[in-house]
Amino acid sequence: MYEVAEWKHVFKLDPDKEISDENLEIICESGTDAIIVGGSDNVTMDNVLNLMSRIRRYLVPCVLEVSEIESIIPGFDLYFIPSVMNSMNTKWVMGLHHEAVKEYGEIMSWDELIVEGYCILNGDCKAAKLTEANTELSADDVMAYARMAEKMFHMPIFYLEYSGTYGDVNVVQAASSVLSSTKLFYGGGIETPEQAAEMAEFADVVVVGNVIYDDFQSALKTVKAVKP
Ligand SMILES: CC(C)=CCC/C(C)=C/CC/C(C)=C/CC/C(C)=C/CC/C(C)=C/CC/C(C)=C/CC/C(C)=C/COP(=O)(O)OP(=O)(O)O
Ligand SMILES: O=P(O)(O)OC[C@@H](O)CO
Ligand SMILES: [Mg+2]
Repeated sequence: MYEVAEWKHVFKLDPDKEISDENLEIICESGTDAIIVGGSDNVTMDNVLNLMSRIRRYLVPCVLEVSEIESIIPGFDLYFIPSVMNSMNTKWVMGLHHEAVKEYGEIMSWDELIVEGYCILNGDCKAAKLTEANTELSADDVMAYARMAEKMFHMPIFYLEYSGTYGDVNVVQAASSVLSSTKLFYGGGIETPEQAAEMAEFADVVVVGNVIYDDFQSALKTVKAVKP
């Protein structure tokens, strides 16, 4: 099922981290709606290809979240393209995208690309530092970005990114309250089924990442918490 609008739960696997074949099979067969391959460090063609070909043994949809133009390889079901709305450096909003489309626009499969309006809220995470994101935002600020993503830019996804830390459910609720067609993704610091369920009350899709590597059993339980 490549219908992102129907997803509720996804796992995000980091090509720079190790996962055993056994655990990868359990993740892929867990009932999650998709696997996103992505990270902010050492994402290379080699480690992306390796992880994609291992995930490809299973039926679960497999998405590359592009963070480096050099690591884009064919073979994924979809390509998520982040645009960091609260970056103070246009490179991360539209700059790299412009370069990529200028170079590859003729040969791109546009149907496979989905733009994510990113709003990064954990100032300590690598993505925030890299993209020079202004993370000092009120709920009103976040609601405005959410409205812009949907009403001005018609982005299919608005992604509240707290990567590495559990976020503020009131902010997620605020963003959710102004979105109708754009899907709200929440990611960051989910370590327990209870946290997954709490965020899923307002987010359309919860993204579970680091806990896969830190507490595998707990990561698995987040699927049922969101998709009983
Ligand atoms: C079929 C085929 C091969 C087609 C190719 C066609 C083609 C070339 C398409 C290109 C399309 C395009 C417009 C690409 C854009 C290029 C690009 C580089 C855009 C920039 C993306 C961006 C803003 C990246 C910033 C970093 C970011 C927001 C990453 C998101 C992921 C993230 C936060 C992961 C968490 O990382 P992690 O390492 O886990 O962090 P923690 O330490 O906190 O855990
Ligand atoms: O790794 P965690 O903190 O679960 O965050 C998930 C995802 O939003 C990271 O891009
Ligand atoms: Mg991570």
